[in-house]
Amino acid sequence: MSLSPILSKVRVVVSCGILSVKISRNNFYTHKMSEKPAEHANTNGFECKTPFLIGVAGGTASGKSTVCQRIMEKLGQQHKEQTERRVVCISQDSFYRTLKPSERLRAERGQFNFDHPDAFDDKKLLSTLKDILAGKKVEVPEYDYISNSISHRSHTIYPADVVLIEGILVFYFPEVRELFHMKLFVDTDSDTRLARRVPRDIMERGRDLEQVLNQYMNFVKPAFEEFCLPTKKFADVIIPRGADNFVAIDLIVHHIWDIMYKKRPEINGCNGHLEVDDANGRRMSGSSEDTLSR
Ligand SMILES: Nc1ncnc2c1ncn2[C@@H]1O[C@H](COP(=O)(O)OP(=O)(O)O)[C@@H](O)[C@H]1O
Ligand SMILES: O=c1ccn([C@@H]2O[C@H](COP(=O)(O)O)[C@@H](O)[C@H]2O)c(=O)[nH]1
Repeated sequence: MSLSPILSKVRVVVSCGILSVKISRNNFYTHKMSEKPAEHANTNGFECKTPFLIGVAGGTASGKSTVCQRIMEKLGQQHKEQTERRVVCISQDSFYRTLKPSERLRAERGQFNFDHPDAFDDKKLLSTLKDILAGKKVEVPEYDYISNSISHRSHTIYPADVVLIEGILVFYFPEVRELFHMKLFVDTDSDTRLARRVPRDIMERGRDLEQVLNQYMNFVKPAFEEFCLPTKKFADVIIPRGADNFVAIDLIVHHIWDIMYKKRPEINGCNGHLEVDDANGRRMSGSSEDTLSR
């Protein structure tokens, strides 16, 4: 199946930088792309041989990680070894700062605000993203939600074509925000998010119901409204309903595909033939002459 019809559609929507255009009955909107120097206007500042950096923001349990997972799957990356991956995903949670002893005690009692920008080491996040953009290999630690701290385990992030970074406040810090070539905001209603967060925090993050609800009411909800929600305006694309929005994810994947492999087959010296799945799970592959075989 040829990608041409859908790619041409995506190109019209995205490269014209159309402001808030509703393109389907599935409420998928595009917003004006970031203001960048004219020579990079079509690709949000993306330059050949730098990874295409995508920020994915949204409230807690909105489905940010799941959306990133879907994008990776659709780009055929899920079965690849880490060193072979051309699309990688990092969580902003890996950049929570080390707590002082008194803060650690408060965290243990559920009285520390992990949803406030001050909870993050934004300088470390910025320098890591700059290293990634410079094509360097970086180490990103895993975050341990049980001990409320960075764990001893870490992942090596090898130079890749596309790097997704997801987190509640990835658009909050201006210097970090400016690095993204594409900004996505996962917009899932707060009832759904709370309904997902409660079982997740109990089953995966070692909390009890009272703790989860107290933390949500005292910190998570107010901080979402004060710090996270206002960053929605910076998004290029807003994804209502998160990973359930197959059309939005499909269009985003095709746009990434278009930028990374069709317009720029020389990227990273890659001569890859890329296959992607459409919304119905049908496998499609690039057939144009500028998509080369790996
Ligand atoms: N579309 C969906 N339908 C049902 N459950 C979902 C959906 N998206 C995410 N979830 C579940 O909700 C929880 C939070 O999702 P996740 O992607 O981790 O959100 P975030 O990264 O925004 O915190 C997880 O348990 C996940 O399995
Ligand atoms: O030690 C911690 C660190 C973070 N949290 C909560 O996690 C979410 C962010 O993760 P999502 O996957 O985006 O939900 C944030 O709302 C913090 O409240 C925590 O509880 N403990």
